[in-house]
Formats: sequence, C-alpha cells, structure tokens
Amino acid sequence: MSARNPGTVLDLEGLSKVTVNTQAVLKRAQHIQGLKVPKRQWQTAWLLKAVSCIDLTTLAGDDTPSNVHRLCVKAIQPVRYDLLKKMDMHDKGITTAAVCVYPSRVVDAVRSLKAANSSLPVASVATGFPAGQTPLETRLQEVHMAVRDGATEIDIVINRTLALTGQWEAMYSEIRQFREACGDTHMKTILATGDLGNFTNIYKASMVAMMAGSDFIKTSTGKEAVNATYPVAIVMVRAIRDYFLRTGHKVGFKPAGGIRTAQESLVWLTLIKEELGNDWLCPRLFRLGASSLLADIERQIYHYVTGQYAAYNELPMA
Ligand SMILES: O=C[C@H](O)COP(=O)(O)O
Repeated sequence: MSARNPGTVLDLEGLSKVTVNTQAVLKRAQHIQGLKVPKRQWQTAWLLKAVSCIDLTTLAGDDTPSNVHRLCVKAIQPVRYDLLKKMDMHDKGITTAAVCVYPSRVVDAVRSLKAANSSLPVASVATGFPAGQTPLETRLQEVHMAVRDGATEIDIVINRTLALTGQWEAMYSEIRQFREACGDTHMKTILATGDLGNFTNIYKASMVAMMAGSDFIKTSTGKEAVNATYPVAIVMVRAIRDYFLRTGHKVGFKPAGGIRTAQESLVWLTLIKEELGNDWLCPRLFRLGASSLLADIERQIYHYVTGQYAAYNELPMA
C-alpha cells in the first residue's frame, strides 16, 4: 500500500446517502471531553507528544522576516533546553512538526531553517487563504509558487461556495488539480468547517477531499467565526476511519484555530487515540495547527519540572 493517499474516483452515489446523526455526534464529543486526561509525568509525556505534532503558525498581515525567523527558532527548540535536560529528554530531537506561514513568507522560513541547519518542514497556506475566493488559475499559481519557494507541505482551502451548493464534482476536480500542482509536496485540505453549515456537509466535504487525494484534512483556517471544535472533529475522524476501511489509506487529521491551552491539546490527543487509535498519534497523521498553544504547553512543562509557574520573561515565546 502506498504511503500517500492517491485518492479514488468520486463516489457521488455513496455521498448522496450520507446523513450524520447530530445528537450522536454531540454525545460522543461530550463523552470524550469528560474522559480523564493523564497526570504528572504521564501528562508531561503527552504534552511533549503534542509539541511534536504542532504546526507552529504565524498567519498575520504584519508578518515579517524577523517574526518568521523567531517562529523558526522556536520550532527548532520548542521547549527550553534546561527543562528538557531535567527530564532527560534533551537529546531526543524534540521539535514542532512544521512551521506554517503565508506563501510570501515561505522564503523567509526556508532561509531561517537552512541557516540553522534544520530540515523542519515549511508548510504554506495557499489557494486564496482564508476565503478561497480567488480565480482557480490564481489559486493554482499560488500552490506552484509556494512549492517553488521551498514549501514541503501545502495547506489548501476548499471553495466553500461549491460545498454549500452541493457541487461536489467541481470541488473534487479543484482539489485534484491542487494535488497535481503540489506534486510530491504533502497536501492538507482545509474544510473551514465553521462555514459549512451542518455535520452532513462536513462529512461529505471530508470524503470528497480524501477521494481527491488529500494527505490530511484540516478543520479550519483560524479565521472563521467558529474554528476547531470536538463535534466537528468526531465527524471528520469518522470520515477518515470510513475512508481507511474502504481504501486502506490513512489520511491525517489537523484541527486548527483557537487551540490555545495545554489542557485542550490533551483532549485532542485523547480524541485521536479513542477514535483512530495509536497509529494516528504521530506527526505523520496528526497535527495541531496553532499560533499560541506552545506557550501554554511550555508553561505547564516548566511547572512540572520546577514546581513553580514561569514569569513571562522566563519562557521566550514564538
Ligand atoms: O492553521 C492554523 C491556524 O490559523 C492557527 O490558528 P490560531 O492562531 O487560532 O492558533
């Protein structure tokens, strides 16, 4: 079985039969949020796992080479060296999974990482992020340019107009073209679930994205009014599981947008473990898209190691 999801033909008939049971989804999400998360050293181990799955992100209008550089430095050394040393984890090569930036900032990230001799992946959002409301030609061009500049992962956004009007064939065709433009570069497909109206649409959009060859499906851009939520995640990971059972291909999952606390990262890891199993608990199949989560995780690790909470100046943040 190939490592990457090659996609399948579009199964419109299967899609037309899908109806998601809202109450069941909400109940399952509630149950998962109520599960106990690990404590003490086990919690710290889970937090380090969460760190290794973070796509450390900056997607702001005022991004500059210098703040992208700081982001890269933080991604390479996400937790203070002395804290890692106290836990005997200093030589485990812990980094975040990737850095994630706008297409125009890819060159800055590539330059900073290269200067630091790091092979950390650079992910670029693309295809008219966040709204996806630019002509297809422009969106494809953006993918080509980000790949040319050195991005090794591309986070595309879907065309919500097509999803909301049930034009699944057109959506499938666009995503296929993005996948082709990506070439060997891994493609994450952002559904912007906060814009999709209901769970049935979210399940269908997840399936279409996977059938079109996405390596990951991702909840949100971080710019919608509602971003990553646990009920939406249940719907998407069930689609991933169904797709795996049908095709044998494992597609990754990336919740993103509004994930800020260490506690939330533990719930996300629990959700993945419960719904998809341990195989998915690795950066190849699970990412947390976040701009400020790492700060809280490092703070919790500091507390575990020192027994005290860090002052603001003690933990240099991305
Ligand atoms: O893809 C990542 C998101 O844009 C990050 O969102 P956030 O700034 O709410 O963490």
